[in-house]
Formats: sequence, C-alpha cells, structure tokens
Amino acid sequence: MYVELCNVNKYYDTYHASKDINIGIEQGDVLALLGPSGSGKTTILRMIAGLETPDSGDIKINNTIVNTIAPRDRGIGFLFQNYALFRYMTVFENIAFGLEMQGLSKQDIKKRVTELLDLIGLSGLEKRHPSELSGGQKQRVAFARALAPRPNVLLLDEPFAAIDVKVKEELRSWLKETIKKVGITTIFVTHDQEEAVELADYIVVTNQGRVEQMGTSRDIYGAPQTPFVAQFMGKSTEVTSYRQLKGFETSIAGSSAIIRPESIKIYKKGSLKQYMSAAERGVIERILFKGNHMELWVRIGDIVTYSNADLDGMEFEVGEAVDVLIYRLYIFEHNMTHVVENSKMSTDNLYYI
Ligand SMILES: Nc1ncnc2c1ncn2[C@@H]1O[C@H](COP(=O)(O)OP(=O)(O)OP(=O)(O)O)[C@@H](O)[C@H]1O
Repeated sequence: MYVELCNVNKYYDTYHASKDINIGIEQGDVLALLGPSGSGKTTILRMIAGLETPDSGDIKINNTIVNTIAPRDRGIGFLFQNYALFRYMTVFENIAFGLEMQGLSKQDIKKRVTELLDLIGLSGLEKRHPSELSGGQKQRVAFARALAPRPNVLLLDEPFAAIDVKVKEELRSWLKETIKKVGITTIFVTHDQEEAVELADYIVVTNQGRVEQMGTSRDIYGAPQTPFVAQFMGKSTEVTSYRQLKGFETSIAGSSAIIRPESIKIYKKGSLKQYMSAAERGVIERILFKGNHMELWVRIGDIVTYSNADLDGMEFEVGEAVDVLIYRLYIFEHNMTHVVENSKMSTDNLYYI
C-alpha cells in the first residue's frame, strides 16, 4: 500500500471523530472518502495531510510512518473546494507559488508552469487574475498549483462543491483523465455518490466516524455489507415485513431488507403474461417527473416503494391498481447482507418479461 492508515483514532476533546480507521491505497489509484456530512471524511484527509494528528494508530506514506512529519515534508498536494487561489497573483504566479518556495530557478519555474498550463488547457491565460476566470478555470489552476511541486499524493476536499452542475460534469471527466495521465495517487472527499463512482477506483464509505465498507464501486453498490451502505448508495426502500412478499416467503429471517428501484417493475393490471404467481397487487400513490424519467411510487400492503419508468413507456395514473414484480431483495442479518432473488421467477426467463 502506498498510503495506509492503521488503527487510527482521533478525538476532538471527548468526541470520537475517527474510530479505528484501517484503509489503504495503492500507488496511482484514486480513492474516494464518501459519506454524509459529519461522518469523518475530512478528518481522515486532514490527518493524511498532517493538519490533524491521530491520537493513536499510524499513518504511512510509502512505508514510512509520517505521524510526526510536518505537512510540507509529506510530499502532498492539496486542492480545496473554494479554489483558494491568491487573488492578487496572476495564473502564472499562482501555479509558480510552490516552485518558488522550493527555490527552483526562474528558468525551471517557467518550464514547469508552461507544461502545467498545457496540461490544464489554459495556455495563453497565464497573465489573467483569478477574477478574470470562470469557476471551472479557477479550479483547473488550483489543480495545476497543487501538482506543480510534483507531490507523490494528491488530496482533494470536495473539489466540485462550489462549481455549478453543468461545469461540474465537464470538470469531473477532465479531472479523471488528467489524474490518470499524471498517474498520481489521489484521495478525495465527497458526499456525492455519483462523483465517487465516476472518479474513484476504490470507495471508502464513512458513517459516524467509522469505515462502513471499502471496495470498488461495483462491490459497494452490488454487495453492500450494511444497511447504511445499501441505503446510502442509491435511493432505496427499507422494509421489515419483506417475508410477506411473494417469492420471498422462505427468505432468511433478517432484521430488514432493501428494495432497489431497479429491482422493481410496475405493469398495467392484467398485462403481465408471465410470473403472475410472483406478482404483487399494488396501487400507484405518486408519480414524479424527474426530467429524463418518471418515478412511480406504489403501495403494496403496508410497503411503499418506487421504481423508475421511461417517459415513453406505459402511462399510469395516481390511484391506479397495478401488478408489481419485485426481482430481488438485499436482506440484512446481523452484519451480513444476502442478495435474494424472487423464488417464483426463473432467472433464465428474466429477459423475456
Ligand atoms: N476541529 C474540530 N473540533 C471539534 N470537532 C470537530 C472539528 N473538526 C471536525 N469536528 C467534528 O468531527 C465530526 C467529523 O467531522 P468531519 O469534518 O471529519 O466530517 P465530514 O464527513 O468531512 O463532514 P462534512 O462533509 O460536513 O465536511 C463532526 O461531528 C465535526 O463537527
């Protein structure tokens, strides 16, 4: 592992902000720290940076314990959400800042800044001041400034938080490509699962100061180990009376289960040609227009859940009686998650529904 946290604990007075954190990232990989506000993501990032000191445990970079090494000597570059560019410096001066601190010659500084301007696609704008740049351009300059001294690790704290939605999407894919091009080990904090899934090779899900799960986004989405992770990754419905559902009567007696919207399909009453024995009777409670799709909320007994529907698919009305197929549940039993398919449906035939 290139960056590693081993049994790390951090208290703010009596508040236990990081609880026995064990995570690692290989050289060149991108890791997302993903969790709700207050779950301890930034505290982990700040400890890696050296801006906070752990109360116990070790932080290692390239196999060296760095607990007592000053932030500037850890070989780390930072990028924060609010750009933090120096307002009175030009783009060139901002990018050159860390290089001057390193005492590089004027000639070497010029060479490196030119190289970075090319990397961020802003060659020609070096004389501008931050006030003459768009939000996305400012963030690119901040990225170049963080990379200029050739750090071994890049830390990003909510890098897109202050950027508007459209620019954010563009900037995200640009950042992903650029990080991979440079090949730098990167750790970033986000509360946005879409951002984590798009950018990261590995995701660490944090909750109440703990690591709930670490893995690829596919692992975390497809095999959530805790109810928290299952609900945090994608919107879903938690149910306790899931054994009343057709096809799940003999399922494991767990504490609760999650129904994901993609595991449900809603049909016009009587239109189902197969799997009638697996179908529930439901009533449409709410229809929400979501721009490129609809959300159909349906009541099945005391369970209210929802699925997504195409805009050009079947049309439904609130109050309409419908047939509902539930393909799969994620059932939680102690610390285990079971992915359970509907026993009344043969998976061989799923594609013909
Ligand atoms: N310097 C501090 N002193 C006291 N408590 C702190 C300090 N910094 C953070 N905390 C507390 O520690 C907990 C974790 O904070 P942290 O900033 O790590 O969470 P986060 O997941 O990054 O949240 P956010 O997304 O809101 O930034 C929070 O309850 C926060 O109030």
